[in-house]
Amino acid sequence: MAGRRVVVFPSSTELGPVLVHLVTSRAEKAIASHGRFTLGLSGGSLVSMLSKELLALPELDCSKWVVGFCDERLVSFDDPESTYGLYKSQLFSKVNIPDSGILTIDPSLPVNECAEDYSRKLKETFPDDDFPAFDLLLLGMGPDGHTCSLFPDHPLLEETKKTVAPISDSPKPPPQRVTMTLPVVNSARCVAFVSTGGSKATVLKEVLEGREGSAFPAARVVPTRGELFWLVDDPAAASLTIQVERPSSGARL
Ligand SMILES: O=C(O)[C@H](O)[C@@H](O)[C@H](O)[C@H](O)COP(=O)(O)O
Repeated sequence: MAGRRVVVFPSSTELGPVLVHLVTSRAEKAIASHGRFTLGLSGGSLVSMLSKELLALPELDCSKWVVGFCDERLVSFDDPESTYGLYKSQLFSKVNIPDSGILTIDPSLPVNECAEDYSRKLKETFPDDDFPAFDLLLLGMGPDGHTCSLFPDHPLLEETKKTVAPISDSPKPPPQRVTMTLPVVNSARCVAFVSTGGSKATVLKEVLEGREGSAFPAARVVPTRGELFWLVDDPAAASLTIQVERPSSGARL
């Protein structure tokens, strides 16, 4: 791993622009080196934060972006629970990511087949990689320490072969989902967690500082060769005692 950076902001207002600069700078770098930018998205509060900040950029060209989902809920795209549906209305419909560059699940399939189908789409997109190496994955973390749809104490945490796994007993509704596995997450060139709010303070301390940290799925995200960022706000960071970065306004990562 290139080293973990824990970066703390007063609030989402200051975090958002730095996040979006991380996205665009990694996009530029990726396009310069291999002609496209592969980005994995997560749901939760990230959807509106990322969409708002990207749309505020004066010149955003996403024509060489390939976007996938770190996890997805198995519901139809017009269901308010669909992560794709939220990104479609808040972002995809307003930027020039080609349709062929958006890798979605097929929500009409049963959960096992849906995972296989999504896994096939990833393989077609990353034919040379044992595990798809995304340029950037944006992750959230729940107050229980879950990330993607990898939940504490779940057998999926031990998956070593599949790139995408089905889950039908998600403790957080909806119960049926598909998720990238840890080997995929840890193959990314860059992973950025975005975690805000006081409900994350206790678990964030455990994940970043705790001796038992590895019990939490989010603590098992340690990219083998890539960068790892934790972008958090003051309420989420309230219990941390490790050294953190507090960037001044206009800072870039
Ligand atoms: O599929 C889901 O249920 C959500 O996407 C979930 O995994 C979310 O990413 C985290 O709970 C963090 O959410 P917040 O960033 O909104 O706290």
